[in-house]
Amino acid sequence: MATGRNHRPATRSRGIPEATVARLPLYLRALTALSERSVPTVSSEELAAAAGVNSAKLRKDFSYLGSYGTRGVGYDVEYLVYQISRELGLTQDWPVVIVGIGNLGAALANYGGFASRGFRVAALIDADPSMTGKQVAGMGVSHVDDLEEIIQVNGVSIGVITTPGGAAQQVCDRLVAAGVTSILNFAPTVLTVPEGVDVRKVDLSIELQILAFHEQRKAADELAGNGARVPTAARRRAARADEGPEGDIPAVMPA
Ligand SMILES: NC(=O)c1ccc[n+]([C@@H]2O[C@H](COP(=O)([O-])OP(=O)(O)OC[C@H]3O[C@@H](n4cnc5c(N)ncnc54)[C@H](O)[C@@H]3O)[C@@H](O)[C@H]2O)c1
Repeated sequence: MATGRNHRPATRSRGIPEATVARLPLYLRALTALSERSVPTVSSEELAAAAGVNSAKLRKDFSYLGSYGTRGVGYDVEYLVYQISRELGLTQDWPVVIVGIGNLGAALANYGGFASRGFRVAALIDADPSMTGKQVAGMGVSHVDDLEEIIQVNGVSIGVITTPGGAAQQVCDRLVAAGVTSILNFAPTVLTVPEGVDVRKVDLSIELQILAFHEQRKAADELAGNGARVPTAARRRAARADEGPEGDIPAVMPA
């Protein structure tokens, strides 16, 4: 048994590093926006800026796909959308189940972005009998007793867990036993899964904690006079208090 997030090797079998795989969805989102505006080609610099990635890194990432662009012209947007979608396995339909249809599960079920990216929500599953048959996002909620059958009938390989933390491991075990091999876990639990099962964990509070760390750093830099250009809200508030009710300081400090 293996524990944790994603215990695949750092490089996938076809030689694409995991870090590159993690950036492919960012490129795809930016390219899809260009495609929707019928933009035919894009330079590595423009695409890197749209994806929020360094352009040298982007060129290196695309070299793993065998895509080098044309000098002076750039990359063909439609072809790259196809190539990245194929690489990510998005040219086929992926049925997904969401287990735990409370606040978060219902919000995810209502999110239109899955279907447009090739993820079809095949079933919404909950343990609460009073939820069974209720319509959420236009779909009836199924009882967890039917989990195994739903997975087999729909050929589901991806499960999303949005149950309370205490139920997550048991739900995960049932999903895996029924044939699910990829799990997106929102519950605050480190899941234990057998070899060959991928787990991705989403934790918004960890993201917020990382932002808090940077906020703290920015505030410390300002206090030390280390040239932070944007004063933190906390410091603006303190400055306003110092200057009285009329006081204000500009949003961007002069260079
Ligand atoms: N990762 C994040 O950033 C993030 C953000 C918000 C919430 N969460 C987590 O997501 C989970 C859901 O949060 P919520 O606010 O939607 O909770 P909620 O209480 O509204 O919903 C949980 C649902 O899970 C169902 N459930 C409980 N045990 C189950 C089982 N064994 N099988 C199937 N269904 C079961 C309940 O009946 C309920 O409908 C919690 O673990 C919470 O901590 C994570």
